[in-house]
Amino acid sequence: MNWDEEPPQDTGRLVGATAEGEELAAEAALRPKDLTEFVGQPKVREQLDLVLRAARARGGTADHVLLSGAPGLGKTTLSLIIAAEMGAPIRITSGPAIQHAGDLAAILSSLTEGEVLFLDEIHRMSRPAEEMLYMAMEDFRVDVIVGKGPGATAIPLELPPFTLVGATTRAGLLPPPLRDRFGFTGHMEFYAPAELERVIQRSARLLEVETTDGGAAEIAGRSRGTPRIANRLLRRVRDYAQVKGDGVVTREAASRALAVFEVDGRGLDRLDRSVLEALLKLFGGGPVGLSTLAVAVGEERETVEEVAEPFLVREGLLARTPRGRVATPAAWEHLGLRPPQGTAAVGGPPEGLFES
Ligand SMILES: Nc1ncnc2c1ncn2[C@@H]1O[C@H](COP(=O)(O)OP(=O)(O)OP(=O)(O)O)[C@@H](O)[C@H]1O
Repeated sequence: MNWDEEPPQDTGRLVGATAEGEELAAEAALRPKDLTEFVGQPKVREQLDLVLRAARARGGTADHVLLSGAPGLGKTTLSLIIAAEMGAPIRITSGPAIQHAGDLAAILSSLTEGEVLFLDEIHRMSRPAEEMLYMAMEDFRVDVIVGKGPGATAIPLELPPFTLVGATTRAGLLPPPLRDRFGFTGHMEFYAPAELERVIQRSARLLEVETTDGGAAEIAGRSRGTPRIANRLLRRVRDYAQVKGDGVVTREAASRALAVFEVDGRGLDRLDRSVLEALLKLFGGGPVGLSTLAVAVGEERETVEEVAEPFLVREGLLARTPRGRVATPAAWEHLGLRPPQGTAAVGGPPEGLFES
């Protein structure tokens, strides 16, 4: 992706994976403070623990760390934990905020020894800044260009050793020379429901909201594998339980609350369901072209493709084929509909779907 391309935002959706504004403050209160509090991601946690312990034992700074994974899985949280575990200060910025090499030079030259620099959306940095970063990561040095044209001169600037923590939605988006300069890459996976239940129970304790196991399980099942969404749904269910019930987050309260907010049992919201419904009811399950589908649901093509579809594909409800979008048998089942005979559903309908 090019740095000047704004990806379609999913903020404002209850099940959107990105966050902004006031929500960030609410999130800060729920962040785990060290690796033992960080739920799930056992591989990344174990690997990072080793990297940080070794760096502490050497008395040096930790290697540069790249964290890849979908929004809301805990990359920012991990970067704060890295700084805390190293007893170092942290500076937080993002790729889109660094459009000129000079922006990066200003940040790098003000770092203190051992400081952690968290660079979110590192794949959206400008090319000149990216090239400056190569040298800074490898040699702790940058060349600041003074002047323009033939008279321009490069003034070398020594930097104190620092740890760069880069975050990206996909490591594959990074040019190999940048990727190769990280000493450790942690791939963050979507969370299993049992892990999300632990995230929810932990957050409920911090928010001082009584939550039953059933309540946590109900929210976890609708949280799309993402702690950020789990925490957000918990806050809405808490509201509902306080206004309509006795304040306890039970399975029933969660299920009623999320019905009010139009998040179904699998975590699909109105947009997701309208895409699926159009695909099934208007186009017999497809194949249908993306543009036609977008017109049918009254959304931009990009919104359908980049906001709704990834989750539907991940859930095995929709397939992208060369001939167009196709509903899977699971989609028919999820919406409680029967596919017409001879449907083009990918993989064919599951056994028994035509019965009754
Ligand atoms: N493993 C975890 N255990 C407990 N809470 C978590 C965990 N991971 C994330 N969270 C919570 O989820 C919320 C979002 O996490 P965070 O901001 O770290 O995600 P992110 O991957 O950096 O997202 P983005 O890419 O959008 O910045 C925070 O409130 C955080 O406390």
